[in-house]
Amino acid sequence: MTPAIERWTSDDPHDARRALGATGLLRTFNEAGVLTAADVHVARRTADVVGEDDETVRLAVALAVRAVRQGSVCVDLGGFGDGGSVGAGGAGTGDVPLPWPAADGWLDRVAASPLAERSVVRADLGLLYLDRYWREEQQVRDDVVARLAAPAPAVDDALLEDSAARLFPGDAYAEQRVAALSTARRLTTVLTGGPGRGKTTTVAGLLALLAEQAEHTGGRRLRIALAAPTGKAAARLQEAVAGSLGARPETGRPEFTADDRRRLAGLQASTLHRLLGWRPGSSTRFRHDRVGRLPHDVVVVDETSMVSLTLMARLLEAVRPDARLVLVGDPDQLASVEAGAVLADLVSGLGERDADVVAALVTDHRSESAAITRLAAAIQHGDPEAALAVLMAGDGAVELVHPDDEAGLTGLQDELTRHALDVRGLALAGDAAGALAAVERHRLLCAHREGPWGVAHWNRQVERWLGEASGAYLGAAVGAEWYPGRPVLITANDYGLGLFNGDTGVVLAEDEKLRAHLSGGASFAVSRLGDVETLHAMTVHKSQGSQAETVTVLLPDETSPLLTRELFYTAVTRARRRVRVVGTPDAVRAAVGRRARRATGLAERLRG
Ligand SMILES: Nc1ncnc2c1ncn2[C@@H]1O[C@H](COP(=O)(O)OP(=O)(O)OP(=O)(O)O)[C@@H](O)[C@H]1O
Repeated sequence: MTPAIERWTSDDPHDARRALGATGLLRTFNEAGVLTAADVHVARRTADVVGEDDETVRLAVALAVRAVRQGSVCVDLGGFGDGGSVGAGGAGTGDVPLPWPAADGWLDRVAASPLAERSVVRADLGLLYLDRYWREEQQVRDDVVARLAAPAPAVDDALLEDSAARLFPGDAYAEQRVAALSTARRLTTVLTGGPGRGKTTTVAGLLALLAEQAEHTGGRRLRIALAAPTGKAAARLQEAVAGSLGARPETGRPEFTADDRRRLAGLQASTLHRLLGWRPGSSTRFRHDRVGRLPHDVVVVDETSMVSLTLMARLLEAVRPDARLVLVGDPDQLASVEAGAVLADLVSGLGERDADVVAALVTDHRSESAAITRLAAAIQHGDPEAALAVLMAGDGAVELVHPDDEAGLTGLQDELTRHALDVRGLALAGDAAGALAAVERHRLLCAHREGPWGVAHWNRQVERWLGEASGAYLGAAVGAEWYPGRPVLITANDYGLGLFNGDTGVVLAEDEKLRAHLSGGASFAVSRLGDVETLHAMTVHKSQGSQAETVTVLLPDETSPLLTRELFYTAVTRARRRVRVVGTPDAVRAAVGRRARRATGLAERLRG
């Protein structure tokens, strides 16, 4: 059966999602909570402009807008039907069966409509696209295919093999050596692996190989771009690469020579937006594009799972056609916040076209987290009973707390309070670095923003416990939004201040004024920060690209449509040493069993 369609619910007659004045099918689907006012508005406006009044075509366009809002690139009209009449809620009409148009002929009618003639929408691969996303998918495909067809970069093979043996020594590094050699010999590689699989180590060794090749074959310095979708991920990448390069020589470990270090000196990572050159007023167009390409010889992008279709399209058009492109990431993680599932599509689509494009690292090199690795593997393989077995095995690194387990929840309260008190104590003592490090020690992750298992509720809850424990009134709920020890999360890029979505910080009192110290080292008067949230709890989506020593994951009820395998896997793999999952065994089963499917056509286009 088709899964129940996700709906919004509201008792508020003035809810902004209600499309006042909508008629016909658009009205019915809006009242049922399937479409929001914005979906309806776009469909009505575009249909009115071209004089399209077939209600099923209008509905199809609204569903295409809705799909993008939910992270898909297109919509499969054939996927509705059965499931539409099921499911909870609705915006007031209850569980009435929905009058879905028959799938047969629906897409054909849209394809024959003036909306398709005028290229407002595109019917392709049996899917319906808004024009922009169809174009971006085509462009990504064309650029990737062109890169695969282009001649391989010239290398001095003997030197390459020699140095690879030094940088990836012996059997312990064999998997990474193979991946690095293959990447060095190609223009385009997708380097995949879960946490601790040695991706960053591979990137560091690979860059040393390429920098040496550039010097020997062209007598010049290699221009390298290291980038990630968030500032946090970029900082982690830079730190990890620098750590690899600077590691003390040890037998059986990668051996970076003084020449390697000289060639890679001053390597900096940046966000993708900064690399591409943001332009004020535009989030989808950049200074570097097909005309003004990036100057780099090699572009490495980490955390590629977080890259949306639009950003990948902009990146591909900006990278020089003869520059190496290395896309690094974990395709089992949640996809980008914005539309697309590009990394997973590249892996599945390109794997069939040319197996060597995808270099997969599968060996786990982090022994301290064996139970976390087993849990992540069980989730990744879709085996709920294996996941439950690991969670219930009593290994100190992994535990399951039932939401009815009073003692377990008291333990959670104690730990969250202690953690918040630690951060506050260090902040009050003026120790910004210590407070920031303490913030990173524990992460409380929620699937939802609202509701009893949501971020807003748990932020308030921790602030209340912290207030009680420290004898102060703290938190927005009591009119004290800013306080020393408030951990913060930046939620939007601010190029002027050099702040990026995903940056974290902590508030200190200095000269009787409150300043937020960010993990990158900068600090600002709190009044200068606009898009900021409290970070006692955060959503799993926002936690991508970061890690903490201990992670507590709050699983929602098993009926929550947000509860998916990708969400659970992403949450669990944020932990370096310990994971506590709060949820019922049924919630664990639901999470492992449900895939976060996004409709896209990219994998199929790449296969073709
Ligand atoms: N072949 C190896 N043998 C032993 N240890 C290794 C090997 N490769 C990497 N390591 C070590 O394992 C740890 C994880 O490696 P690395 O940071 O490269 O992985 P990663 O895939 O980038 O992980 P993450 O994405 O979680 O940061 C590091 O401490 C690294 O030094």
